[in-house]
Amino acid sequence: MARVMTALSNLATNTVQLVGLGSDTSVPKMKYLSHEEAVGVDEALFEHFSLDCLMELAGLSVASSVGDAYPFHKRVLVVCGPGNNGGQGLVTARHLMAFGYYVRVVYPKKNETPAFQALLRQLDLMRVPVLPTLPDAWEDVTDLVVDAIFGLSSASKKPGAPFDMIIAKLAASAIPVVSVDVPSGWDVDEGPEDSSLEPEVLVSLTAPKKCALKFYGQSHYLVGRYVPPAIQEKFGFKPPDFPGTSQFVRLDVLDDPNEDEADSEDEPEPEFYYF
Ligand SMILES: NC(=O)C1=CN([C@@H]2O[C@H](COP(=O)(O)OP(=O)(O)OC[C@H]3O[C@@H](n4cnc5c(N)ncnc54)[C@H](O)[C@@H]3O)[C@@H](O)[C@H]2O)[C@H](O)CC1
Ligand SMILES: [K+]
Repeated sequence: MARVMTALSNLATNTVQLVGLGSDTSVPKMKYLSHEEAVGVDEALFEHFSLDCLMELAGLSVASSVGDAYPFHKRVLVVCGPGNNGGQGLVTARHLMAFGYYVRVVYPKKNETPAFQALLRQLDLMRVPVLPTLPDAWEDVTDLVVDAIFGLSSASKKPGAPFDMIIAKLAASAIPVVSVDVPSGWDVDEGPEDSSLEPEVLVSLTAPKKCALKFYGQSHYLVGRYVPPAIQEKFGFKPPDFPGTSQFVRLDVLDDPNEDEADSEDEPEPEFYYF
């Protein structure tokens, strides 16, 4: 019921993601990737960029989005899972600390590969505390949670211990949650079950996943302007223009995500472009 109420109250802001003219408001204008397509995009990126590089770009972009969404919620708890979504959380935590937030990380299952060990050493250098479990009194010292537990691999399994309990506690709390790429525990294609996490903010990477059509939180950010056009074209998506040099674009406030393409066709290309 809570989800339905949230859905209704946020319908106005989210309709901008949908075809708003005519009676059918259910068809997305922007491409929402299936689980299979999203995994394909990540694999295509990994052919040309290292994991460290991609997690760094993605983590910085997520931290910038969090900074935009919550300039005044200073005590941030970043909960990280064992995979690349979690690695991106570790990077996000480091950049949020550099931005002046008070950051702590909960990281119950450490990934022992060199790239992830380096991320932990970097957090240590930045004096970000890394905790193995969610402390009992976490709500007393937390304004905001970043959910970097599971991303694309959420599709196939129910969350196992200890993440099942952590997700349940986050879902039961009134502390706002920013989910990275996919709200943890959601099916990437189908979205949430009744008891799932309901994030206030979603930060989608490269392109929103199909489950984001069931996201009715406050703000939806898209990051990934570093994704080369050749990869966007291969998978048939084109992000809206990112403003200025920003690492993110807010999808929920765009009037018409596809209009940018038409606009850019009107602008003459500068001559030096063809060198
Ligand atoms: N597009 C980009 O620019 C980038 C995307 N990135 C992020 O990477 C994740 C996908 O990472 P991946 O490692 O494939 O998956 P996960 O992080 O979701 O999890 C992997 C890890 O967790 C285990 N696991 C998964 N679900 C469960 C569960 N329900 N219970 C227990 N354990 C689970 C699984 O077995 C694996 O071991 C994508 O979403 C982006 O956020 C990269 O940062 C690079 C840049
Ligand atoms: K997540």
